[in-house]
Amino acid sequence: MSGKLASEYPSWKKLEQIHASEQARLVLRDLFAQDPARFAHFSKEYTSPSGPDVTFLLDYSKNLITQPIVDTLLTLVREAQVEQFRDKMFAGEHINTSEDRAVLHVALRNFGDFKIAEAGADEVDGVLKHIKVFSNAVRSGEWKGYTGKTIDTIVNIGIGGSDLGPVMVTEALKAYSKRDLTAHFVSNIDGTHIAETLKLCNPETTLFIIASKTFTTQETITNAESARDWFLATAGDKAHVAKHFVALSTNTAAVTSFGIAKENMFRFWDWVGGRYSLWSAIGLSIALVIGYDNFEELLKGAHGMDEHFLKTPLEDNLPVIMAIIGIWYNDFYGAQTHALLPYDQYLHKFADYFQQGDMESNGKSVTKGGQRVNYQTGPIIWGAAGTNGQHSFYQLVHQGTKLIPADFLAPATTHNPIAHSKHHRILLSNFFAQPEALAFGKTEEEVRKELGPGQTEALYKSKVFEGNKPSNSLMFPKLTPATLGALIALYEHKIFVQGVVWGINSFDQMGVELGKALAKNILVQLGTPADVKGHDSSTTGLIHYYQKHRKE
Ligand SMILES: O=P(O)(O)OC[C@H]1O[C@@H](O)[C@@H](O)[C@@H](O)[C@@H]1O
Repeated sequence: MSGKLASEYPSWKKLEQIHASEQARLVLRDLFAQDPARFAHFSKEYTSPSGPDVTFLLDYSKNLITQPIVDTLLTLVREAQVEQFRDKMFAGEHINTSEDRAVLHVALRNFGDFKIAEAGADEVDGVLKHIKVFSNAVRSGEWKGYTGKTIDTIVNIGIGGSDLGPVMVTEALKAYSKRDLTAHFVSNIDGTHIAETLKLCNPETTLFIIASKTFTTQETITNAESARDWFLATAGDKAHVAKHFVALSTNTAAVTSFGIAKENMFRFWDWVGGRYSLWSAIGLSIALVIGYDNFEELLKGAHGMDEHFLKTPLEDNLPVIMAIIGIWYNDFYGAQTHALLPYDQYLHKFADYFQQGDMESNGKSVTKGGQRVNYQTGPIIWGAAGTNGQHSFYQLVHQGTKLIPADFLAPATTHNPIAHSKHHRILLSNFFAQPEALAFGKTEEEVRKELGPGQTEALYKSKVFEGNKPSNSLMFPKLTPATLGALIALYEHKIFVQGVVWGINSFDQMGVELGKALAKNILVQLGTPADVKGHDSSTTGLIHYYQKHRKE
């Protein structure tokens, strides 16, 4: 984030040379054969330095790396001044330069530990208390709807960072959820989303949580207005809105003008980026679903990782290690994507969440200094929960032409040990088998031996697995709130490190603006063909087709 081009650092050039000269020798079969202690050399166990117990194992031995490569990548991290920028972030310096803002999601889970000098950082505790009191009141039934009934349904209306974090975490921690409180999440402007959700709700027992940092996002405000209309169609009196609508926002004026009482607004601050906001008031739906104490465990688990990131030497620093491995493939092997593959059904939204977390953060092509980069920045993030992916896209990962580095994640113990954990043992056998198959493949010799003579050459060849496909494996004892908090923070800091090395601003999102502006312009032209002006022939043709075929 110094704004310098990463390719100007001496170690970048060195890494290019290493890649060119060593690539042919970076073969996992050989690397493991040469070093029987490779697992010990390239794996680390994390233990939370404070707060609730969190441990996990990061095995990064199945990567196309050697110690000199790791050392050179760490030199790159030093040359890019990652440690200095990390310290600036924790101190509240305005490292989001384009918006002149601090980047302080770490302050949301700090519990008075690090000293942070930024307006609002001292208000975090007050908001947490507000979340605690409110979520306890709703969960206990003390908070009543306008006809005196207990709330049994919550609907979080938000999009992007005001949706994905709560969705991912409430799914991931479903085992901790209050089963008689149903949670829905409405994000899409497509009326189908809110309409189908409202069919499942009773206005007397539903609480709407309007989650929007800016409180100006078109999707969220439109959905919130439709929810309010639906509610008032039954409730009648506008005064009842106070019992059924709360807001999570930084924009008090817009919240009150919507009709939500000030005391029903949960605040946060401009130094909380949308995609880093689940730790803030945006996490209210999480606290409602899993209870405030579990929400606090989530925050404390993340704080432990913050401390690890802040204080651990680079060579043992897990976010740094994951970041440099990513850079190695992204920038020197030309890998375009990175797959997140949790072998845990509860984590089925993990990849979706980090699609925004990573791609909105590091999907930039200009440095903080305004120079066009001459290397690849953020990877395409994708993935799905195992074993489902194995029966769809793994074919390409194994035998396709692309290099797809992947992270495999799994808990040693399941929350659902049905059939004496038979399911979990089968799941984990796949979790162990896939990285092994990717790394070591199957040689033609092995195939020939297996099939015997007399087969076609094409058949022998089609059954060869080249192997040498890299992956990380991340295993933890059980998916607890604190463990999840630490895992999310691990990836957040990995993204930070990569952004600093690439010299980009990971904390703005200018790229979402153009589409928004064009849509606004088009919206007022949708009336008649004569209104459609100023577009290329393709866009004009598409709008005309819509105008010809619409029924309403
Ligand atoms: O929380 P609000 O302000 O509604 O924003 C919701 C989302 O909007 C998008 O345009 C992006 O900028 C996201 O980073 C953000 O999370």
